[in-house]
Amino acid sequence: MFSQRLRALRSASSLASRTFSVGSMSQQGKAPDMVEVRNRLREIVGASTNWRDHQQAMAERASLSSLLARSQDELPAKTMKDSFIEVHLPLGTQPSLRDKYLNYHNSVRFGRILEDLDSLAVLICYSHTRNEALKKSPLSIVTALVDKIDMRKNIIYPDCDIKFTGHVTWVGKSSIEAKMHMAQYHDGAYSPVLDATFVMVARDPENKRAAFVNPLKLEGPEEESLFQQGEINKKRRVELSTASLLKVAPTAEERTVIHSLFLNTLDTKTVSFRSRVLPPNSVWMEDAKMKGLEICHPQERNIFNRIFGGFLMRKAYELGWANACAYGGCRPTLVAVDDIMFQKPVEIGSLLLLSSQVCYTEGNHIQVRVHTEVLDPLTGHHNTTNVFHYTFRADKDVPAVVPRSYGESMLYLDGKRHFDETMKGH
Ligand SMILES: CCCCCC(=O)SCCNC(=O)CCNC(=O)[C@H](O)C(C)(C)COP(=O)(O)OP(=O)(O)OC[C@H]1O[C@@H](n2cnc3c(N)ncnc32)[C@H](O)[C@@H]1OP(=O)(O)O
Repeated sequence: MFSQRLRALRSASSLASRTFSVGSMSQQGKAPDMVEVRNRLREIVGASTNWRDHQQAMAERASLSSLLARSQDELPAKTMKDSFIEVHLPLGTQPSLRDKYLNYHNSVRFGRILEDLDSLAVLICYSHTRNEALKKSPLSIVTALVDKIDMRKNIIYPDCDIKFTGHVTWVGKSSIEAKMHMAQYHDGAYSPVLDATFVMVARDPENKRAAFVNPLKLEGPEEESLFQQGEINKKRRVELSTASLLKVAPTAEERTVIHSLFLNTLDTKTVSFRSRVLPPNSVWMEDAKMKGLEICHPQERNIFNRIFGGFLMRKAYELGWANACAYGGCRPTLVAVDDIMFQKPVEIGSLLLLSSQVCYTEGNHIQVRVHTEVLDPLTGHHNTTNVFHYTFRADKDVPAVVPRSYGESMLYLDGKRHFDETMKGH
């Protein structure tokens, strides 16, 4: 249904001009590639190309504050077509690109795709909020949430062209939902690889306060239904956050799950709550972790001189994948990414600690949570910046992960909630 819509949108007459305006450096009619997307983003915000100029570029951006709308009503409504873009990643026709995307197993590095999706989502939002009269946008658009990435295919060929399409599907006051699709050319046709939903937030030029975005004008029942889905997604996010195990107790059913896991680990030879025995074919949760550290160099900055969200996603994904790989003893495939929260920006120069944990298993599925935090070496304070959730599938059944402490039990239930939500759509 949605691919039908994309086909219709692609053939819409306004699309040719959109493709041209997004990739202003492309020749007329040719969709831009990822390099052009990033150059275009730099132009839109007036980002410096050298780190040594970044303070001057930031000061220049601060002066754009006066261009911000004081209410959403001041801004003209935009259609979904206004933000529709198509971007190519010519891995087939431009072999020089391949090394950056290739992994050892002769497939495509998914972390690189996450980076491209993030840049694309930002460009989609700038296309939606574009004001023809302004040379630079006063808005700083940041990634707030990767709501969902559903894999529709396991294999991504390293030597076949890739095409991304996407557009805005819902807007709030300062937040925008963008849906993107990735397809790959193989056996004479493009076939879908993944569908992604991101939520981006518009901020003032200095990235300090929320800023209004253009309303969305819906054209036809299909767009209305996409918008309705956006409303449902927003409601679901609020409900999930309200029921978070960090705030409220588990449900009665979840408490039963945890208690039976507990009973299953009691030593039947002793009458004690303390002596715990690992059941056969199981692994204690504390033995299913992996850790990493990133020193956040200026090279990984985004156009707003913070660490690029795509880079954070790539690093967290690769650690999560390695964790699942070591746990399952095989090369796992990704089933879905969901609910990646960008709680706080990561400053350049930060020490970023990454912790990955297998938090739930079922059959051949491994649910992994990666938590990232910034460590201030002077004060010793830790601040959570992101939480990532990944579902992997192994080629055989994996040992059951077993929580020992109450905290681990909550992680287990949180992982189960994410897993159940993911599997609803599969
Ligand atoms: C190539 C260029 C790449 C650039 C992209 C990046 O790299 S960005 C780098 C990675 N990302 C980041 O660093 C962002 C880090 N996070 C943050 O700075 C902040 O958490 C945030 C700005 C996203 C949100 O801050 P606050 O919650 O204080 O903002 P505020 O309360 O004003 O809410 C603003 C709007 O965001 C929405 N919002 C906030 N968090 C949300 C979430 N997790 N999921 C959905 N929507 C969310 C709110 O509903 C509201 O929408 P409405 O106003 O519609 O009601």
